[in-house]
Amino acid sequence: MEENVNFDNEVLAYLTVRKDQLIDSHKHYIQSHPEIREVLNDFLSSNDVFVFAKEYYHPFNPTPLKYKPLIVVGPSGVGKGTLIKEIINKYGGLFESKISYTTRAKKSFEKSEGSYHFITKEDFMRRVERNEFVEWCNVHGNLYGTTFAELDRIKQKGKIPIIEVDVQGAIKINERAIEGNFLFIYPPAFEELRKRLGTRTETEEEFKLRIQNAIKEIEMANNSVLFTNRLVNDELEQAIDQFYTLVEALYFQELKNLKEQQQNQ
Ligand SMILES: Nc1ncnc2c1ncn2[C@@H]1O[C@H](COP(=O)(O)OP(=O)(O)OP(=O)(O)O)[C@@H](O)[C@H]1O
Repeated sequence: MEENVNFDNEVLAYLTVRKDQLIDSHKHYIQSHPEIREVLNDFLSSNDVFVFAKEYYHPFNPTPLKYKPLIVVGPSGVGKGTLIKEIINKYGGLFESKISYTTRAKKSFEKSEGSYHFITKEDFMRRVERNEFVEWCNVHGNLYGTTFAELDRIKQKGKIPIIEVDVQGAIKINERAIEGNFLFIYPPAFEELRKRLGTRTETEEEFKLRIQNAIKEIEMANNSVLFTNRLVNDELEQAIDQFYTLVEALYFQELKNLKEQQQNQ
């Protein structure tokens, strides 16, 4: 026992000396390479060093980008669903929207289960306990979640999942170390968002809550380095074109493979 303690102390002493030596040698190295000091300053002044590092080193990652989910984020009513529909229409062979679980009530205009599986709060919480969700959150008092099984189902079909979530959801997905292409969609102005929301909300209270949330979401997105892709949905045709360009750049290789596959069929 005594011997172990001495051994540990010896190792500790060695490590302390070694640490000082390394700090000293790094200091000399950094002094003669000011560009490294600039990078370090950027890292240390970011809000979240881990997120920053992940984005910063991303282009140097030699692993293929294949099947990274496309994560589309933006305030309610900004036009996420409209733009995603265009992408699925154009590149339907490659993308598929994930279906979420929710405890919210089915709306009067929702005839059947489309983008959601409607479940009870008890069922939802059982799934939380079983760790089934990649992300889940409470939006406007209702629970929404994306399961690992759903992303797997889409991948099994050889497709790329499109995940429509709010900023909190995107941050959780990133914390779960799921590599994705994160896109934030802005409204051109709050007045326009009001107009678009007007047709979506059923009560005045719901409308106000969504506007407050939109302000929070935009602030959070502006302060996050997660959204390396951003677009403003002003004129719809223009926004669709920008979305196509973005998708073609992000999934260049996958789209090329798909075209080749289709030609060989
Ligand atoms: N560029 C645009 N110009 C005008 N209207 C638009 C534009 N984009 C979408 N809209 C309209 O705005 C409304 C909301 O769009 P959409 O349902 O796609 O938003 P969303 O972000 O998916 O909303 P939610 O998160 O609440 O589901 C719809 O009526 C849609 O037709």
